[in-house]
Amino acid sequence: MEGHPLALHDVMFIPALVAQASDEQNKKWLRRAQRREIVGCYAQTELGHGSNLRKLETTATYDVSTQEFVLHTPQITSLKWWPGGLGKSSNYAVVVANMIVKEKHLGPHSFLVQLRDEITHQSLKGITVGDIGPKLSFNAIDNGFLGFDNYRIPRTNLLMRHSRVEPDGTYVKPPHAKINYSAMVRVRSHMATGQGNFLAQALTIAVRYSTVRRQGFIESGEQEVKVLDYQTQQHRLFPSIAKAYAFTFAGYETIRLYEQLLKEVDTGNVSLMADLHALTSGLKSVVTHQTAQGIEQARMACGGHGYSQASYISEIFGVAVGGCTYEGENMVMLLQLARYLVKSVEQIKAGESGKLGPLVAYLAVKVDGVDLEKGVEEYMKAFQHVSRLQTWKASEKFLKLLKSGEKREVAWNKSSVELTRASRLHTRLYIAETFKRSVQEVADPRLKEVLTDLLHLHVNYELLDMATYALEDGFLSSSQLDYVRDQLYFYLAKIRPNAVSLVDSWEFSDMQLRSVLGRRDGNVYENLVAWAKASPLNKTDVLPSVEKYLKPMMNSKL
Ligand SMILES: CCCCCCCCCC/C=C\CCC/C=C/C(=O)SCCNC(=O)CCNC(=O)[C@H](O)C(C)(C)COP(=O)(O)OP(=O)(O)OC[C@H]1O[C@@H](n2cnc3c(N)ncnc32)[C@H](O)[C@@H]1OP(=O)(O)O
Ligand SMILES: Cc1cc2nc3c(=O)[nH]c(=O)nc-3n(C[C@H](O)[C@H](O)[C@H](O)COP(=O)(O)OP(=O)(O)OC[C@H]3O[C@@H](n4cnc5c(N)ncnc54)[C@H](O)[C@@H]3O)c2cc1C
Repeated sequence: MEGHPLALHDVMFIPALVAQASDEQNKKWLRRAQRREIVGCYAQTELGHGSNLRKLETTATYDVSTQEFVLHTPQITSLKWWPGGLGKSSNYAVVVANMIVKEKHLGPHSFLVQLRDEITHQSLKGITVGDIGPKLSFNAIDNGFLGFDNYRIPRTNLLMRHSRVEPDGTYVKPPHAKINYSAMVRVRSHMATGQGNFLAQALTIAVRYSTVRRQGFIESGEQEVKVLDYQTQQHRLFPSIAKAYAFTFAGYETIRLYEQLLKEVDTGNVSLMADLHALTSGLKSVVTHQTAQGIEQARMACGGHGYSQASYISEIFGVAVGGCTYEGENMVMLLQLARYLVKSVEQIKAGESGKLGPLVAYLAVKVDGVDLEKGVEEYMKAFQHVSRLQTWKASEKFLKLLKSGEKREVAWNKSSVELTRASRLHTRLYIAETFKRSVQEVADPRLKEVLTDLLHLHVNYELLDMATYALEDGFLSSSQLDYVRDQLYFYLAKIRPNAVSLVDSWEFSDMQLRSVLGRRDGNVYENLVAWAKASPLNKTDVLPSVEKYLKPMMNSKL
C-alpha cells in the first residue's frame, strides 16, 4: 500500500517504451526492462512546472556534429522533481524534455536516459539525482529529483515510434501533436479501477467493523445494535460501495479503449485520442475526488478506532488522495474535458450535431421531463439533462465573454468554475451509464439482482446530490425529489443484508488490508489490545524520558 520503489518501472517506464519507442529500439531496451536488468522511471515534472508541460525547462538540444542530444537543466526550477522511483532505485529514466533541433523548439519529447552505472549504481557524470524527502504517504517510493549538466546521449535515445530526428537533423513529425503524452493517458485510463480498489479496501474495513461494533439502541430494551444497522451509517457507506463497483466498471471500459487506441495509432489512426483524453481527464478527476471522500467517510464511520493507525484507513487515504494530484491536477484535467465539451457545443451551434461523438451526442437533444418511477433509463435522461444544462450554461458564459471582446484565455478563466462543474456532471453521467450497461450484461440472475440494487442506490444518491441543477430550471419537481429520497432509503435497507457479502466479494486478504478493524474473523477487540501492547512505547514500563525530563521537572523546587 505504501507503494513500491519499482511501481513506476511497471506502471510508466515500460508502458512508455511500449508506446513510444520504435520496434528497433525496443529490441535493445524492452526485454532488458521487462527482465528488470535495468530499472526505470518516468521523469517529466519539474520543480517549477508540472501542469503546464509546454513550459518544461529541461532541454534536449541536438548536436548534429556528434549526432547526440545534450540534456540540460539550466536553473533550479528546471530540476526534475517528483518522479517515483527516480531518487535511489532507477538507473534509467524516460525523460521528457523540450527538444531543440537547428534552434527550433519542437516541444516536449521523450528520451531514454541512463542515470546510474549498471554495475556500481553510482550516478553518472553530469547527472545530479536524489530523493525529495518524506511525503504525506507513498513513503516506500523514492520520488526523486534530477539535474543534467550538458549531459550527452545518442540521437537514437529519442523515443522514435511516432516522431524522428534523422542524423542530419531533419525532424519527422508525429501523426498527432500530443502522442508523446501516451504514458499519462495510459495511467489515467487505469486509475478508475485502481482508485475503485482503494475505496473498496477502506469499505471492507469499515463495513466489517460496523458489524462487530455495537453501540446504542434503535429500539429500547433490546441488545445494543450493530452500528451498521443505523440508517446514517448505511448512508455513509453503501453509496460508496456502489461507487467502488461503478468506478471499476468504468475503468474496465477506459482500459479497453486505451488498448484499442494503441492498436489504432500503430496503423496511423489517431481519431480516438481526443475522445479518450477528454474522457480519462474527467474520469480520473471525479473518481479520485469521490474516492478520497468515500475513504474519509469510511474512516469516520469507524469512530475513534478509525483514527488509530490500527484501522489502516489513514494510509489508504494518503495513497489514494495522491491521485487527485498526480497524472494531472484534478482542476487542470477537468478543464481539459471542458475544452472538449465547449467544442461540442460550438459544433451544435454550427449545425454540425451529426459529427458529435457518442459520449456527447446527448448535448444536442433536449428532454422536457422524466418519469422516474419508470426506472433507471429515466434517471439517465435526468443526468443527461443536468449535464447538458450546465455544459450549455458554462459554454454560453465563455462564448459571451469572448464575444464581448475578452481574450480567449481571460474569458476561459472567468468561466472556469462553471466549466469544471459541467465536466463533473458529464463524467458522473458517464459513470452511471457504464454502471447501468455493465449490470445489464451480468448473466447470473442472483448476482444481477444485488448489483441492480446497488445501481438503483447509486442513481438515487447521485440525482439527489445534483438536485440543485435539476430544480434550477424546474426539470424536477420537489415531489419527484421526495420520491428519489424514499427510493434511496428503501435501497439502503434492501442492501443491508448483503453488505458484508458485497465487500467480502472483493476478496482482500487480511495481509492486504493490514487492518485490525477489518479482520475477516471479526476479533477486533483482542487484537486491538495486542496491537497497542506491541507499540514501541510499551517495550519498557518506564521510559528513559522519565529520568531525563519528567523527574527533574517534578522534583524542581521552582
Ligand atoms: C497497471 C497500470 C496502472 C495502474 C494505475 C493505478 C495507480 C497505482 C499506483 C501507482 C503509483 C503511483 C503512480 C503515480 C504516477 C504519477 C505519474 C505522474 O504524475 S507523471 C506526470 C503527469 N503530469 C501530468 O499529467 C501533467 C498534466 N498536464 C498535461 O497533461 C498538459 O500540460 C495539458 C494537457 C494540461 C496541456 O498540454 P499542452 O500545453 O501540451 O496542450 P495545449 O494547451 O498546447 O493543447 C491542448 C490541446 O491538446 C490536447 N491534448 C492535451 N493532452 C492530450 C492527450 N494526452 N491526448 C490527446 N490530446 C491532448 C487538448 O485536448 C487540447 O486540444 P484542443 O483541440 O486544442 O482543445
Ligand atoms: C504521489 C505523486 C507521484 C508523482 N509521480 C510522478 C512521476 O512519477 N513522474 C512525474 O513526472 N511526476 C510525478 N508527479 C508529479 C505530478 O504529476 C504533478 O505534481 C501534477 O501533475 C501537478 O502538477 P503541479 O505540481 O505543477 O501542480 P500545479 O500546477 O502547480 O498546481 C497548483 C494549483 O494550481 C492550479 N492550476 C495549475 N494550472 C492551472 C490552470 N491552467 N488552470 C487552473 N488552475 C491551475 C491547480 O489546479 C492547483 O490548484 C507525482 C506527484 C505526486 C503527488
